Amino acid sequence: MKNLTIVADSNIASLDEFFNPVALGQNTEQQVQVIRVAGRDINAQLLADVQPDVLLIRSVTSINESLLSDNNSVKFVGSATIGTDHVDQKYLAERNITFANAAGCSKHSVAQYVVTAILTLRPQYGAKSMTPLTVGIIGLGNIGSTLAQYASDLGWKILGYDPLLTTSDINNASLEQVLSQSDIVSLHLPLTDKKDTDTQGAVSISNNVSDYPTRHLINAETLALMSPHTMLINSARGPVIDAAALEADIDATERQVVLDVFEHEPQISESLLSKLAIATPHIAGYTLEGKLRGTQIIYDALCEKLAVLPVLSMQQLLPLNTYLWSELKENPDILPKFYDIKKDDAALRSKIKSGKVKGPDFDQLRRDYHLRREWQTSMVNVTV
Ligand SMILES: NC(=O)c1ccc[n+]([C@@H]2O[C@H](COP(=O)([O-])OP(=O)(O)OC[C@H]3O[C@@H](n4cnc5c(N)ncnc54)[C@H](O)[C@@H]3O)[C@@H](O)[C@H]2O)c1
Ligand SMILES: O=C(O)[C@H](O)[C@H](O)COP(=O)(O)O
Repeated sequence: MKNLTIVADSNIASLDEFFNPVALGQNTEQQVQVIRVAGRDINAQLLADVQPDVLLIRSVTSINESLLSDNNSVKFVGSATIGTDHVDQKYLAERNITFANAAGCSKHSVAQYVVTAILTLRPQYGAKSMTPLTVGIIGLGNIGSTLAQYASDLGWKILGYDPLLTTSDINNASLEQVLSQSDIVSLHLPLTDKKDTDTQGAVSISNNVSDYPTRHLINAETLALMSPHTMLINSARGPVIDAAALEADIDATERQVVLDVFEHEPQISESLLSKLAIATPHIAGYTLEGKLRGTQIIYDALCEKLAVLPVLSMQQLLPLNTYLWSELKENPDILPKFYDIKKDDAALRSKIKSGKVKGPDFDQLRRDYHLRREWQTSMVNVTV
């Protein structure tokens, strides 16, 4: 086999450890060259110049025809993220390019971010004597169901809505019920659009379309179903919420809203930011464990593509972690001290210049983020 050239987003954790000749099972004559580039700078010209075999990305690189139409070298694309809305998977399949993402990699990190945000803004919910609050979860996949597990451990009631899964003890309500009957509503959805129907009535399948589209699922109409008391948390994708409608809603209701993702990310207006109870720069999944698990999953997928056995496990790279959920859940009031989410909020607000947080400042906060640790549960493992 020839040498392997990899273009990789420099924000992928532990690139050196996972993507070298030994870890990729290459023999001594074969070289592995890893070219690190900021995710937003991976473009068609770079791919034409470098002719890589492999592209490793995170969520800020759009993978589509305009990036790849003049390129014949790429055979594998790995995204070390859960979300795939930035990847035209249909186009990759047509080009016979293998694609892998890191499903579930940061499900604990994001669920822990949500629990921390709730207990930071409403510490009273940590008290055992409280009447149980109701957490509404929209989207009950890896993250939503993990959040449900934490909520249940804390004695909270769950109302969940996921039309693509069968009903269950957590998938137990309609969208309207979740929105109108919950104390907290947390969104855990992919970003999808509605299917277009062409003039012949046939459905044209483009990328990321769904019978239950999520773009602007939260809009003026759905916000109106929520009591002003209900806190809204979005750590999924920004465009799931119509930002203009959200601003109008907060003006009218003074709702507590927590955003980790923004409709016009990486730019955020000061006007929106000033209305939010907590705002963070898309770091809900940024724990050491979450990021390493993302790398591990695409490393395993690349090994499969190369028909070699993976030899590296992220456990070999993780420092000891003694934070145990079994202990923390008995003292939920210490969770906001475990992760100081207000510090992340303050760092984002400190970047406001001329009425906005600019894209490069948003990206810099993420690039330089000091990765948190997950608290450990018996559910934790690499294969999620
Ligand atoms: N902020 C962050 O750092 C961060 C980190 C990881 C993931 N994410 C985002 O979170 C999203 C969810 O992650 P996940 O691991 O739970 O994904 P997942 O695919 O495991 O689950 C998503 C669930 O949403 C459901 N769903 C789809 N459309 C729906 C609709 N209209 N209404 C209700 N439910 C619907 C699906 O049936 C699925 O069960 C990802 O797609 C990604 O965009 C954000
Ligand atoms: O979908 C995901 O996994 C997350 O949104 C991910 O943490 C974001 O990836 P990044 O923007 O760091 O590339």
